[in-house]
Amino acid sequence: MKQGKIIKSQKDLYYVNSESETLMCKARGNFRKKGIKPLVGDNVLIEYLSDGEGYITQICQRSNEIKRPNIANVDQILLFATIKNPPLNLYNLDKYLAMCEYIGIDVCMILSKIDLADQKEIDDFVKIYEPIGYKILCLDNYDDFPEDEIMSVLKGKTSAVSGASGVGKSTFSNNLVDINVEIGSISDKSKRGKNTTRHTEIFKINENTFLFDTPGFDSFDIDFIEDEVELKDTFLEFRDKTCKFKDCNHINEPKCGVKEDLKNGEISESRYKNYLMLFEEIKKRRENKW
Ligand SMILES: Nc1nc2c(ncn2[C@@H]2O[C@H](COP(=O)(O)OP(=O)(O)OP(=O)(O)O)[C@@H](O)[C@H]2O)c(=O)[nH]1
Ligand SMILES: [Zn+2]
Repeated sequence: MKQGKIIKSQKDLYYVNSESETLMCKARGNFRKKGIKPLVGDNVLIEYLSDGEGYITQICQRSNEIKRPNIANVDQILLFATIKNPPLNLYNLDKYLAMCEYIGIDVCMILSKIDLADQKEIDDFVKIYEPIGYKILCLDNYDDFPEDEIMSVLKGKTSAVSGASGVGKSTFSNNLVDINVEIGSISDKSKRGKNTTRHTEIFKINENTFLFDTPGFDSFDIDFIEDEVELKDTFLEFRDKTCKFKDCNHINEPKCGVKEDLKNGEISESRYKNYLMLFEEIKKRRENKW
């Protein structure tokens, strides 16, 4: 019996890194009866067969599970956005942030492809998210790659890149894998062209530092929150506001601290507008269920 980590999956085949080798494994354990599927990021026990093949017999307890992308045991999300190519989509970004806050996972925002943006556009983006408390790294994957700053964010953690298709996630991951230790064939750069990423894959940056490269997504449902009243807690800047009603949803209620701060500019208009849209989306979904 060996222990390892699933670093990539393809249909029913799992690539499990154990010590210095990567084994190709199929799932065989009890967990399948419970409808549990192994995920990239899972720590597993494997039965070794021969010739680099084996079976996954057990999945170790997960510290967390993310649905989009579907991965396990992530310490932080690197949430990618661009101003142009693809165009900035604040609605999807706020939806994703809500999901991270709901799960309770740390986020670092990466504004990528800044070579394609004006300074004012970059500043406007930073002005929305920095006051909320989100860390933001701005970068150009080719000519302005702040490696030291990135490594200090990643060090000792398992991080996952996430964001729309084409925002520069794979280029970012490749930059880091190039700079740091490569493990075996999985980080063979020749196999990683400029195509759209189809599989989630983990790279070892150094001894305790791992990075998941994941396929992009262009939209996703907000089905992770069942009741719209839970949404407000995922907008961090709403949390410390004083409202007349304790259970204020910050929509039609009088003497609402959030709406007051929206008026005086302390809460960003785009964030509030996206909050209202998400609130309605969750409400509709809940009402249609019954
Ligand atoms: N101008 C500019 N182009 C970039 C930058 N980073 C990546 N690109 C280009 O943008 C395109 C998409 O980059 P990828 O790294 O494949 O994007 P991705 O987010 O991994 O995309 P998916 O795999 O579809 O999720 C490629 O043609 C890259 O060469 C950057 O910082 N600036
Ligand atoms: Zn309120």
